[in-house]
Amino acid sequence: MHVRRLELVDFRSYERVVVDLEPGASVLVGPNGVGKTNLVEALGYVATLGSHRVATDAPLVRMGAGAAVIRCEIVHGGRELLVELEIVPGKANRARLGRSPVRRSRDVLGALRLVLFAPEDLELVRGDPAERRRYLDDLLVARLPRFAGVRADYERVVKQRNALLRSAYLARKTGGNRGGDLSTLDVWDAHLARHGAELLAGRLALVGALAPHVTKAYDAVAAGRGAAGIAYRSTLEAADTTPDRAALEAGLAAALAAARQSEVDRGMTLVGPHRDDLALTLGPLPAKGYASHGESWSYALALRLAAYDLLRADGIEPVLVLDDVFAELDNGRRERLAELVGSATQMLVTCAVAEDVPEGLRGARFTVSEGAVCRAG
Ligand SMILES: Nc1ncnc2c1ncn2[C@@H]1O[C@H](COP(=O)(O)OP(=O)(O)OP(=O)(O)O)[C@@H](O)[C@H]1O
Repeated sequence: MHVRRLELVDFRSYERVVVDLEPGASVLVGPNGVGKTNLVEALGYVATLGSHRVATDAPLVRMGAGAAVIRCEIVHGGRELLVELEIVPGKANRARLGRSPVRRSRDVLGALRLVLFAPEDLELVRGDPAERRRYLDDLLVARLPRFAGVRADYERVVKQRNALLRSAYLARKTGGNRGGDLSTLDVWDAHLARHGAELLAGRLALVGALAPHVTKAYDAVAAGRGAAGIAYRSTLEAADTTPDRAALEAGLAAALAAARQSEVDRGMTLVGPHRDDLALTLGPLPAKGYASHGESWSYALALRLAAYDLLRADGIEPVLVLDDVFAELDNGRRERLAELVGSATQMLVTCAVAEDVPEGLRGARFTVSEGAVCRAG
């Protein structure tokens, strides 16, 4: 798979830009702040419908414009596919696939398989569980696009169930003994158990497949210094032992019943995959709170490389993006990374200083200056 053309209109700092790309390595070079990351962020958005830098869409639209458009031509298995996304902050995105509108923007997920590694990925190791859940879910959707619907259904149920618990909590707080209306909570419990079990089963199977790739990738990046291991940590005890969906659904239903009083007392949903985590260990220690800066970097990189390897092992060669990462790596790690990814079908590398990129990865070169991108060699 490779991206042949990326066109942006009113996206971030670009009024309009078109970049024609080829398979192999492309290096996007330019001074700080000219818009290199903005380009690859747009590709990441096509692949995940989210930004690796911001949680909301508003910053993605050029200041003063009402909407941003991303057009991306993808070549896969000899066939071309055009994905078009219109981002209007506060509203649902509009999407087209091969020039036809699609009902929901999430229908474009799976069209572009992309693995993006960026400085923000340090948060995968050091940040909150939400960062790691997003990593898992994005990878799950990249492998099996139907999980975009599973994730959206689950998130909707948690949101509505939380709203119900919250309004009952507030009613109780303001109205003395009146507890608010929780009569529909049983129905929401059943929805949460069903969608939650599906998401949980998907994540558990994913972590099982991913774990050996993470260990291998860390070993390669850190040149054998330390053994990395990942494990899924669920609020549901049964999830540690069984990835069976029916058993997980029954387990979630039972856990919700057991947690009912605490949930009512606190006004929020306390059980389910939205509270889970991916535990990262380095040798006998947790990576979070123990790993050094360099080790954390290597770990974050290993997580992305493992995702890349797993997608590749599935028979889908993803596009690889390395955003501003070489400046952070020492020479040994740079060279090892170059060796590991040198055979990628398509790789985009952004950097402020071209010399930071190992020679083996210096393919086509693009110069990025404010608002424009030029092929330089
Ligand atoms: N919504 C927006 N509207 C207008 N300009 C924006 C918007 N969002 C970001 N920018 C501008 O884009 C620039 C940042 O672009 P980007 O992050 O791609 O830089 P970069 O070339 O990757 O820099 P670095 O090398 O420092 O990482 C900033 O100057 C910022 O002001």
